[in-house]
Amino acid sequence: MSDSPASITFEAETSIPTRHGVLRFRAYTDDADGQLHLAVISGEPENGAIVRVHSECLTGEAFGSLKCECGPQLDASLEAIGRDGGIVLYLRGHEGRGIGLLNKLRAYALQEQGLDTVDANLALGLPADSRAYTAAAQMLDDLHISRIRLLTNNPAKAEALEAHGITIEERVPLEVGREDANLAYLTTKVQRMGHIMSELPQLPGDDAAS
Ligand SMILES: Nc1nc2c(ncn2[C@@H]2O[C@H](COP(=O)(O)OP(=O)(O)OP(=O)(O)O)[C@@H](O)[C@H]2O)c(=O)[nH]1
Ligand SMILES: [Zn+2]
Repeated sequence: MSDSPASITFEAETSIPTRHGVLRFRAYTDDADGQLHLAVISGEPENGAIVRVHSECLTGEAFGSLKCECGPQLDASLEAIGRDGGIVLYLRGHEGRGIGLLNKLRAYALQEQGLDTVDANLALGLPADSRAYTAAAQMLDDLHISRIRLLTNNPAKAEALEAHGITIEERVPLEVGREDANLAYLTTKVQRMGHIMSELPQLPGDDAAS
């Protein structure tokens, strides 16, 4: 993670008809690392708009993985902006909370041996979360948006955007995609990563205070 004043370069814009209405796709290169990010826009969003800052997750979004809730979160976000107007910032290079697809698959292999989502990253000698939000803030700036209602369960994401000058008017929960297969994963995010979620059922053998 770097606080350097990296910049983004606008590359292309096109409109695509989708299940969620016609969405405007604006592509930006992150000059810091060459990643291509997308701003997906519905309507004519202004300050106070609903915004989802979404980290790429190939397994969850393209393959229907039930280990995480990224796919349903992306769908619900697109549905929300399709209905009310708003923006989904789709951040590449955020895969695996910044460790990349290959290392995420390695982390999953360690999780098969009993490690949780945090310890699996650490066992690989990698940070639990190395995502930066500089490009996201700059994309919002390019869209003339400085105040947002942020769709997230992760207060650290809101704080990171605030640190880059974005005012979070409201954190809007995005609790979808709960499955038996990801209950332990969601519980770890609440207990170890500070995520806020309502009433997760107790796991068998989990004596932690609820
Ligand atoms: N390293 C690692 N990354 C994961 C794992 N499960 C999901 N991810 C990645 O985590 C990213 C999403 O981060 P999350 O911690 O699920 O959620 P968040 O973006 O911080 O918070 P929300 O805004 O509430 O979704 C995606 O890039 C996924 O690829 C895992 O077990 N290990
Ligand atoms: Zn995921």
